[in-house]
Amino acid sequence: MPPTVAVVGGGISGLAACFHLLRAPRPPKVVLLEASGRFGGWLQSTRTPEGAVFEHGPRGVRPAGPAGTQTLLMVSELGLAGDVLAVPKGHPASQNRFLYLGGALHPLPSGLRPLFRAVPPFSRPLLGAVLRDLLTPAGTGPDESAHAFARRRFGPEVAELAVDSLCRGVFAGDSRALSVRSCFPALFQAERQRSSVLLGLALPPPHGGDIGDIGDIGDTAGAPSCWGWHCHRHTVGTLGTLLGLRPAGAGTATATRWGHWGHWGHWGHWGHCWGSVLLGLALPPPHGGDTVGTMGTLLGLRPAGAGTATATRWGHCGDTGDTAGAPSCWGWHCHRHTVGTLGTLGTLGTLLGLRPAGAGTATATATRWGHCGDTGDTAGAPSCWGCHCHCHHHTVGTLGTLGTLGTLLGLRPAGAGTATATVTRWGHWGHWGHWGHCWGSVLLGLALPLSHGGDIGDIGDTAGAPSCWGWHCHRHTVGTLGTLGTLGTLLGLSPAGAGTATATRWGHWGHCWGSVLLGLALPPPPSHGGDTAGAGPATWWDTGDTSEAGAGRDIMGTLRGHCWAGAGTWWPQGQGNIVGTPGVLGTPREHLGGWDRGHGGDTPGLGTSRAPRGTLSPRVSPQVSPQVRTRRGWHGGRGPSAGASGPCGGGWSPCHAPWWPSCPRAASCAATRPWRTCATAAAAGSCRCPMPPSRPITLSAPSLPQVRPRLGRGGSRRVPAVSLMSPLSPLSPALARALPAEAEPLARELRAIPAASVAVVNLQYEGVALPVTGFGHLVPSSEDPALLGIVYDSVAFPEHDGTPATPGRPPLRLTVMLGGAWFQQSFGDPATVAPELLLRRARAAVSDHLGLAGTPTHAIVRVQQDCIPQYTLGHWERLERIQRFLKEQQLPLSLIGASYSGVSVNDCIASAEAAVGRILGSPP
Ligand SMILES: C=Cc1c2[nH]c(c1C)Cc1[nH]c(c(CCC(=O)O)c1C)Cc1[nH]c(c(C)c1CCC(=O)O)Cc1[nH]c(c(C)c1C=C)C2
Repeated sequence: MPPTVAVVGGGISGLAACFHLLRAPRPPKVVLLEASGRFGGWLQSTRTPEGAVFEHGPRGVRPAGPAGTQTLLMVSELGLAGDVLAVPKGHPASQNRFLYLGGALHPLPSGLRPLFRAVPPFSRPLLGAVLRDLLTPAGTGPDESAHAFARRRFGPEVAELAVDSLCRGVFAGDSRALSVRSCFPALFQAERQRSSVLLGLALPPPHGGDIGDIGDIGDTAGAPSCWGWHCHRHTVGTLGTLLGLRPAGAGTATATRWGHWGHWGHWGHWGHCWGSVLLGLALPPPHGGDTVGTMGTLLGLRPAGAGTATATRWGHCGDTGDTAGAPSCWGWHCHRHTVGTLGTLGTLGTLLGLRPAGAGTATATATRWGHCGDTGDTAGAPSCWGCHCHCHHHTVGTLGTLGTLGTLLGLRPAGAGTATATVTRWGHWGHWGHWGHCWGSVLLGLALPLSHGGDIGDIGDTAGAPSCWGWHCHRHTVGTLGTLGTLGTLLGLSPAGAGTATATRWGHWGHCWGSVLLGLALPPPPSHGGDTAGAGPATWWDTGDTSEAGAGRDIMGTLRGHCWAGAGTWWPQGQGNIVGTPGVLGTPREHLGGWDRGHGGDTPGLGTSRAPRGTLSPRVSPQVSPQVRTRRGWHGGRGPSAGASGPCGGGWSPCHAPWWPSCPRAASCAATRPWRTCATAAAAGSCRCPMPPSRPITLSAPSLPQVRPRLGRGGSRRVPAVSLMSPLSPLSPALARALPAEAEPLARELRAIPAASVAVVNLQYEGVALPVTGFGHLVPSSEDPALLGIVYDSVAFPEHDGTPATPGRPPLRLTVMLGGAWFQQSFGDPATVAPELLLRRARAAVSDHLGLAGTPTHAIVRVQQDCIPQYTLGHWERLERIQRFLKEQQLPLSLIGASYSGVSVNDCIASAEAAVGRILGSPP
């Protein structure tokens, strides 16, 4: 029985967590909870009938650094690499940014000229700032505001203009309040290491310690990375990057400047271990006995260890995956399976598209030769290389019979739990055709009959969760596809099925019908209790209670209720909660044991679910499987362990869980030990109840229950020419509300992380031209605190301009960003601000700054409430306190999302991947 992970919040972080969870070698069961009617968090977009796309949140991702690469890898693994709209480095949108100051636009300094000549808006040559940085000793304090740091190191002008604007353009925040240590860790560390920011950025780190500014996030579990010999977690710094050197640690996916994809592994294993392709090819292997090197690489041989398989240009896959920290070993020491026949089949196998298609395979990445990697063999699950197909849990049914036709039609099993969407040469999604999957070869799969009775191994179905081929689609829903925003769409993110992170670009019914064409042509499968595509009631735990408290309570209440539902009576009527998704929640008792208070009375805020009751899958097991793997740290040590009788002082586990069948003292525990005093009782040795296994919960704050005024369907209402989207919920505070009272110390810390609201005003004009070309311009707070900046969307992404309503009058899209840390003082309460006011301010700015005084042909106003967390002074200490608390209490909880260690889309995705790695004990 696989463990269950609940992911709370369906923003980019939550969705990325699902993706990574489900592509793990042995994917857990995943429950994704999203309180609103849509996924994507503040990734939102509107597409007009003319094809123009307006982004109401982030509009692009930067490929730089490991986090950027991870995003790209995810895009690649979703088969969407070909859909990315790339903005080349030399493009004006990459090169040019402006500051609006003193009523004029000024290019941000670049090149050498501003070093020696005063270039407005700076009154002096920047050489002075450079010298100042080189001569100023390093600061000694533990933290400093970004403004004070910049002023101390570079002088007042750089602080007032450049850093002030930068903080507004990234955090919508005030540089005087934001922490340099948390917002710009690379700058902070550079100073500490080299006593100069510029030197610190330019030179490799003085070694010995963990540098980790571009943090190898994969190494969190202490897996040895193999940069050189002893490199743990860190990195090479700029020089290393330029040389292509990079840490090849477990889990790291590093972008290179050569602009192609891949785990380092794909340049040859030694490239992996040496951290450099060149060194890897030139030098002998750093660890005993591994050979093969270039030859193996050229032959496409590869270690097929548990882990990820990434497409490479050479069609072999990189192994990232020695989940147990086992050295990965090209050649001699391959653990747990291996190339086996592959080695002998060699190129031929590759050319034939043969590949191990093991049970539990999570990743199948398209390659030109059509083989993909086996990620699944971690627990000795049989792989099905060649003829030995033991694919489990399957399903396809009709698909198999449809064969080629099905493939051509894009039919595919869309099973719950499927994590992979593989692009094929035919340009459609899906596994190779199901037989192709099981036979490990499309060609063989099409040609040969099935070798085993009916089970075809839809890769995702390890837990026997019903798949939704045909009629039984569970847990859905894409909502309107467009609501995921262009980015989400590009990423192929789509909440389709229980925890499934399979791209279904063609819409939900395409997914459910297993065919785009059918999906578009046919009505929704009738067995869907009320879940329809589009703006339907995706919030199956939505109680209708839109009050803040109700919304916050609801999720946790639901979780508790869900968990509690195991207490003898399953899914008791009247306590129904996460129903409506029959079967997909699987084994309720596995869920969230750590939160279970064991009392039905502890399930406030539960409402009726939208789906009919009594529809639970019969596969839901009444027992927690004793074989369920427990994870040290969650309920080891002081915590409980599955199936064993032990002290009940495990912090967060309910000592009195009466549903644990073998608990000898269940009744008395339940009666006499309020949950909170359990630890005390345990310390006194008076309560010894076996615990349910705890399950990790991954909480992603941004998309926790939305505090949604009743504005009509979808939470929005139309205002003439302007629409106002309901505000998003605060980030960490929403999470804090969802925690049980016992976690108050944690809740307090989360509540204390502030967030800024941004009004995003999308404007479209026709027949006008910008006075400058570039990404956009920022406005220093000294010029106009209320106006953060303007993005010139059409410059970066003309593809999203749509067709002109009037021929010959090309559209121009702009986005004006207002408010941020100055929202309240400038516009009042973000929850009630009049969109017309914001629109007026935006239009005035466009007119003043860019000379575009005409009337926009399209205008959309969104107030993104509390959308960007503010890492204020001391944020790092708060994070440490949070981590300590989680550790001490052994909470089965991981925090992911923008509130902690980076606000960018890449950071969010990276935090999700890292958390999944920790939860699963390996890089996903
Ligand atoms: C004017 C306000 C804002 C603009 N973008 C954002 C705000 C608040 C939000 C934002 N911008 C960046 C990030 C993080 C990284 C990401 O996801 O891409 C966020 C959350 C990136 C960013 N934007 C600018 C800079 C210098 C950076 C970081 C460095 C980099 O990656 O290049 C500058 C910038 N942002 C905006 C404008 C108009 C602008 C410069 C002209 C809009």
